[in-house]
Amino acid sequence: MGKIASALTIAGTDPTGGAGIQADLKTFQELEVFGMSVQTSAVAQNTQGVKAVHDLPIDFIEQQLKAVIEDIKPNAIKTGMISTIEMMELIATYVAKFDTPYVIDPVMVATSGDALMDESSRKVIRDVLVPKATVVTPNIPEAEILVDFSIKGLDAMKKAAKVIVDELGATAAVVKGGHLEGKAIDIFYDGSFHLLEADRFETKHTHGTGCTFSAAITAELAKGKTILEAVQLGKTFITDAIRYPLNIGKGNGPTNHWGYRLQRLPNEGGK
Ligand SMILES: Nc1ncnc2c1ncn2[C@@H]1O[C@H](COP(=O)(O)OP(=O)(O)OP(=O)(O)O)[C@@H](O)[C@H]1O
Ligand SMILES: Cc1ncc(COP(=O)(O)O)c(N)n1
Repeated sequence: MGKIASALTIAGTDPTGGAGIQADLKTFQELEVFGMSVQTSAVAQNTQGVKAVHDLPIDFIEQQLKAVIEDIKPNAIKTGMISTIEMMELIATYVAKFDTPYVIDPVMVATSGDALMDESSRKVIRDVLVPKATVVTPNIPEAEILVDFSIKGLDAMKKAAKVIVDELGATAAVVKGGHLEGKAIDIFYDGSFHLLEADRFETKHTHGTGCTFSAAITAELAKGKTILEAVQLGKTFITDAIRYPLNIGKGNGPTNHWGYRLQRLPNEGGK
């Protein structure tokens, strides 16, 4: 086996395995990238909601970042849940040191509606981290907070993606339309627009879709794909993960990280 690409996620946890660091590592593994993780917060949550959040001490988060950077240089990194301003500022300094493609999933609220970021931190992510991003992947409510206007359809999604790149300084943006009706359409913008379009599946099992999508983009960037290729491959990965629900848990269950493989088997989606 040749040299394997590696990716690092900096995020919170989900003990039931569907979101956060656990979803990211499963996605990295499935896409054949060596996965590493730095934990920001320990979250007691399941498919039904968030029960408690314990932010790790800032010094300890820095010790984890140092442990990685002194030893293994990731080929791409992503951030998910970063709950405080202090954490954002620390992570911004390490993003500069890692000097590698960087994906931001600006996690603010879980699928269950529970807050995963202090309200005061929401604008700080825009000012401190977004300018450093290769790709930012907000859902509609997150994009509304980043750009400060309401988003009701595709035109407003396009306008938001353009603001995130042209005014806030990210290299590219994907504004996700998972919360709209009709086809599952996301808007990609990096100076030019591309539509990422997939069938919408009628399912409540969407816990961790944002984490899994951004982790798949990160894995593809780690393997050297262009930003647009990485986002298109990431969209295929998340679509197949939603296509084959696992029906695990009593609430909004996790997506299926084997979906991508299943879709390519002769007796499933494959021809
Ligand atoms: N029911 C669905 N069928 C197909 N694709 C979907 C569905 N729901 C979401 N998606 C896709 O999944 C990806 C994640 O989008 P979404 O808007 O759900 O992110 P998110 O809000 O960050 O995640 P979550 O809803 O878990 O908080 C997007 O590519 C979106 O288009
Ligand atoms: C630790 C952590 N990070 C992120 C999410 C958001 O998950 P989703 O992708 O469902 O919005 C979550 N529920 N928990």
